[in-house]
Amino acid sequence: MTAIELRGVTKEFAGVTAVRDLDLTVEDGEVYGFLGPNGAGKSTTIDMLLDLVRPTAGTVRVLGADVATDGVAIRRRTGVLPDGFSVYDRLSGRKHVEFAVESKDAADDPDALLARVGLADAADRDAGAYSKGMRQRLALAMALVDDPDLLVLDEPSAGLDPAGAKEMREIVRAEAERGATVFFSSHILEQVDAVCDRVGILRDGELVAEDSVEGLRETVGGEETLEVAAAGADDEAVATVRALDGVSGVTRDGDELVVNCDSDAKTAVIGALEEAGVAVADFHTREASLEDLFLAYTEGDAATRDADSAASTPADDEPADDEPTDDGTDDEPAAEEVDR
Ligand SMILES: Nc1ncnc2c1ncn2[C@@H]1O[C@H](COP(=O)(O)OP(=O)(O)OP(=O)(O)O)[C@@H](O)[C@H]1O
Repeated sequence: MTAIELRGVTKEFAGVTAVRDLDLTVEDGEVYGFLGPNGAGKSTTIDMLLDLVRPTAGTVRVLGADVATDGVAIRRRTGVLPDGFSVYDRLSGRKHVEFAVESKDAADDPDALLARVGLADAADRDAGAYSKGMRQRLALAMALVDDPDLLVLDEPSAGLDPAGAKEMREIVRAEAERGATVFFSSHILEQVDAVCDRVGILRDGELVAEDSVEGLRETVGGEETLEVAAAGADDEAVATVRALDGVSGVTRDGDELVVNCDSDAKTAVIGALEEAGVAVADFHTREASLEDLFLAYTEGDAATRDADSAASTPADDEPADDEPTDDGTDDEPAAEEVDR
């Protein structure tokens, strides 16, 4: 079954097209990382998955059903970690989880969930006194209630310390092993690289790339960075390397030469240095990181779009509900649009 299916989805706010004719498919059991620069449309897309925002055009299907008509049933099978989760200040962490368990009519033990996210010792404290990272952990505990078939996590690692980020990765992996589909947005690319089966990169409301991280690497091209320990390389040797086919740049960093080249030009680079009498003590290649790939797909004219004016566009919709975010299991269909 397909866990998420968006077809021709567009969302326009007053003066801003947040999402543009988006087609996106996430298969059952996949861990899908949703990336994009600020204002690319990630949260709007997530809000449409959750029926918090209705698309201007197109269809959104989640867990095989249409969110516009089957929202209640979908929300019962979905765990959500919302962007900007806010808590009931005077309720304990345990009460929050109890509330999520009750609203899903589930049988989970709140203490077990709190222990799973590392909040066992803070279970009785008022959530209003929790740190940002603790609030994220609490939101995750609430999202995990009733073993959801789909987890939608908006910036789950925001505010987490390195240990928390590692625990988050482990939970995502464990949930995927259980068979859940995980769809999450993140700016923390190491997190995405570490857990995702596939990555989609959104720019200006459009999907500009979608593949495994490995696949994106191949598509971006075989350019690699070759770092060569070559203490004796003089200007002439550098010029010889620079002139080789497949070499796009050479810089000297102390005793090291940093060569940008096609992957099949590496042998020629080392050979040319040796022929020039340079003793190559060591060399290694560095693969394009997800950050390099992200920049490759998001930099450029279209990416420098008027982020400031987009961010300051007045909301055309109702003001945001001030209530703490629950797990989305309200029986009322949610079509209220959120204001950011
Ligand atoms: N309720 C709203 N009213 C008007 N414009 C909105 C509203 N919600 C989002 N937008 C605009 O839609 C565009 C996409 O915003 P969105 O929050 O979906 O981006 P994002 O990719 O989640 O960004 P970030 O990484 O900064 O959270 C932005 O230009 C934003 O200003």
